[in-house]
Amino acid sequence: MILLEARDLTCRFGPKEAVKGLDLSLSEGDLVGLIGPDGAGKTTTFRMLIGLQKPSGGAVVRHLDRQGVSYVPQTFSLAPELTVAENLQFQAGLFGLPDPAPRIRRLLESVDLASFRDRPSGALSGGMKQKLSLCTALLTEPRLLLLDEPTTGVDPVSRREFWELLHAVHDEGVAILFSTPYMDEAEYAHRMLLMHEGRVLQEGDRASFRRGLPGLMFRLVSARRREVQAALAALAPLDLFAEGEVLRVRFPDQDPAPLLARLSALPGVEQVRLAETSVEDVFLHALVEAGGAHG
Ligand SMILES: Nc1ncnc2c1ncn2[C@@H]1O[C@H](COP(=O)(O)OP(=O)(O)OP(=O)(O)O)[C@@H](O)[C@H]1O
Repeated sequence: MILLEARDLTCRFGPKEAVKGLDLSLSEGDLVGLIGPDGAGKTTTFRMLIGLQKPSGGAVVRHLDRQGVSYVPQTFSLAPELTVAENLQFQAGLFGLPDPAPRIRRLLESVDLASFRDRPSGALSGGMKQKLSLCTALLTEPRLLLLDEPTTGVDPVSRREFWELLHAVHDEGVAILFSTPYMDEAEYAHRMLLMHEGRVLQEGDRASFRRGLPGLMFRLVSARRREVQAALAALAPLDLFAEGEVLRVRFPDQDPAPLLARLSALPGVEQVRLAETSVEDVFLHALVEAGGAHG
């Protein structure tokens, strides 16, 4: 069942087009990632989906009532001087929820915040603030949860823990749309939209992304990157991406052994191995196709 749809959604701020012709459909059971760097248009998209920002063009259709969808903005938006429990009671009051105390207790227990219920929210760590925001969003028992960069600025351990919580929420039947600038978080999504400069460059699941980039992907390490990069380019690869001392290079399908030997023999190459196509590879490829710059 479809919960929310966006059709040809556009948002302009003066001459700036923050979102350009976005189509999106969210259904029950979905776990969708909106993946893109700072300024891609993720926050603007969420704000239009939730009704906080009027689109310049296109339409959003919500098949849910106000309580059926919850939004957690990127920046902590709860009152820092109120305690954890007070913030939840306040939010429950805003929604007129009857007898919220048992639900608040259960939610705090589920995210391991029960012992912090009397702590001022402003004194929580980044990861704890995110968990409290999540509890607030879950108070109304929504069917769809929208989370804008929930793990940005959260340390890696808390990040992992937060993802476990989100998966538990999803397992209970809540559909989720989250955004992230971290390509590695794409692995948490069942479906992804790669966004850049207001446009969705590609949409699909990991398997379809891999199918879109067939061939052999190799990962090389070299301190002499520029030299190796030039030698690789002369071999006419399908893609060649470089970051720091790591190069990723894709060739048409063929027997990998001779190619591996050839790459290992290039002067300056310290390590070579066959690699899986990553979401980042797909993103970089889509950027090149779209005419964007890459390293
Ligand atoms: N109110 C506004 N007025 C003018 N420009 C805006 C406004 N809001 C966003 N923008 C611009 O629109 C573009 C998309 O911004 P948006 O915040 O949606 O991106 P994002 O992907 O969420 O990145 P970030 O994580 O940096 O917020 C950016 O270039 C931003 O500067």
